[in-house]
Amino acid sequence: MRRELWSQIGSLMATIVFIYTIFERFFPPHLRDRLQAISQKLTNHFNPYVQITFPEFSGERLKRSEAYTAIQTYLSANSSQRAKRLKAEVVKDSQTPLVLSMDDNEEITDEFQGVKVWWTAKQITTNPQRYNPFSYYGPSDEKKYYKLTFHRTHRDIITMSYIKHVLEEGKEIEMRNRQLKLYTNNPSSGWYGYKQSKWSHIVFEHPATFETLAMEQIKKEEIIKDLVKFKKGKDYYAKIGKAWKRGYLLYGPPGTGKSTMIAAIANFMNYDVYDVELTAVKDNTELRKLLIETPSRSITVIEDIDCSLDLTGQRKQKKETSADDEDPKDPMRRNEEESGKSSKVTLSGLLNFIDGIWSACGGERIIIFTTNYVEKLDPALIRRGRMDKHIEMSYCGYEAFKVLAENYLDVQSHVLFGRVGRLLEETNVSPADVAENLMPKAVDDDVETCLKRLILALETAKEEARKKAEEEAKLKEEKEREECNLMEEKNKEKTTEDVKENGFH
Ligand SMILES: Nc1ncnc2c1ncn2[C@@H]1O[C@H](COP(=O)(O)OP(=O)(O)OP(=O)(O)O)[C@@H](O)[C@H]1O
Ligand SMILES: [Mg+2]
Repeated sequence: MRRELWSQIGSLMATIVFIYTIFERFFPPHLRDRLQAISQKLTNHFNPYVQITFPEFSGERLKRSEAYTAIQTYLSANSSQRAKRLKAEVVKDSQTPLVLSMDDNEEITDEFQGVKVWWTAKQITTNPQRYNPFSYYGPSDEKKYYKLTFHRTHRDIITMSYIKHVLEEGKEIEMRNRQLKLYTNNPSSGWYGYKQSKWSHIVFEHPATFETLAMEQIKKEEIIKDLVKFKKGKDYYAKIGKAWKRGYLLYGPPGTGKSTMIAAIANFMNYDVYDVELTAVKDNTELRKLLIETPSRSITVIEDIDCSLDLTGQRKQKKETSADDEDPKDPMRRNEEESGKSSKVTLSGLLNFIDGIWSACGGERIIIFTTNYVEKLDPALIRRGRMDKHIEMSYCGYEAFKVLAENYLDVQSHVLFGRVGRLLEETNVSPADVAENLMPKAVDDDVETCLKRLILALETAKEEARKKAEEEAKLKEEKEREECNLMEEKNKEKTTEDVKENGFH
């Protein structure tokens, strides 16, 4: 009530000032200034309320003020149930097509640490008669702003904590509501010129979540905990003097869910994904330039790092020249030869990408490498600190199968589960293969049909694995026998030569 009274007194003062401006020319200048100062002092002395305005566009800049947007989001989320007059707007890149916010001249209250504040959405039309088609503020030079009112005794708490809280909360809600994007790097030939950029993107709509991810519960929870700790770790990282970033190495055979895990992490963290195609990056400088353009709260991904490039770097090249015995089956070497190796990104370039400028630009970043051959990677690339957490994605176990059965068939238990569990213990099958067999293939495929199909597939895989092991054992045996025969023949030849040389048996 008191605040309303004050607002009426404010209006009265404004009227007096208005009348005064009409008659001011009748006052001598020195009297005019004094009158103005006295009226201002009187208002300040009696009105205990402070007001702060947040304009939609500040200064000459044509960009919408970030603070205004954050306040709008904060107020929409916190007040749309309380405000009586609401405004519906279509917001670009948002998950919800219509966003409700308080209408112009509507007022709502908010409370922070027991302190009450008032927010009003205001709109003023500076030049209603003249329509200006070139105005950036819309027709008739409309200017919008939010007005925050509070009692002057709470000045410190409002200016030091509350406004910060509103802006942070507003940005957080914006992040949560926006659509995620999946970026990929453009070849450097298209980086410059009109409307060109280093990254192209599409809306990221992968439905994978940690709930649908098939892996042991305990492992899943550990990863979730790690991510949550990272997200809340701003102060901790600052305290220990470490850049706010975390590297994850996902390794395991094909089809075990490495790419699916990346999607689940992106959805969980609400981060955009920057998928780096290393073969399209010419050299280390280009790699650095790409990194500089990735924002904080993003995941930078390099998939199949063992196949992408010659990441053995100079170290291995030196080894090659020193006639080090290289494995011809080394996937890194094979892929490099196959791809014609157009990129000159080196191991040291990649290490810099992760540790050098990487650390310096912004915070809250995740980098993920995936590989099928962890043992082939240079230890420097995956040492802790660079790749902080190594996550093994393994063949499908019983727990993972149960997640898939629930995802694909909506069942939590079945008489055939026991048999599936035993077969999974005896054979190595990827979750991708299990998922494929669980998926109904016809409209009338029921749970039993799908489980039986999986059992058949597991038995076939087990039988194939047994035959393969037998064949391998046979080959090994034959090889050993051949070696044995060879040794015997050599020994015989040696004895015959000895007899010839020494002339006795
Ligand atoms: N752990 C898992 N949980 C849920 N679905 C999975 C899992 N692993 C595999 N899948 C299913 O199998 C498909 C292939 O998995 P994904 O692409 O994640 O494997 P990957 O490990 O990245 O394989 P690659 O090494 O060949 O890239 C996915 O689309 C998903 O449907
Ligand atoms: Mg993959």
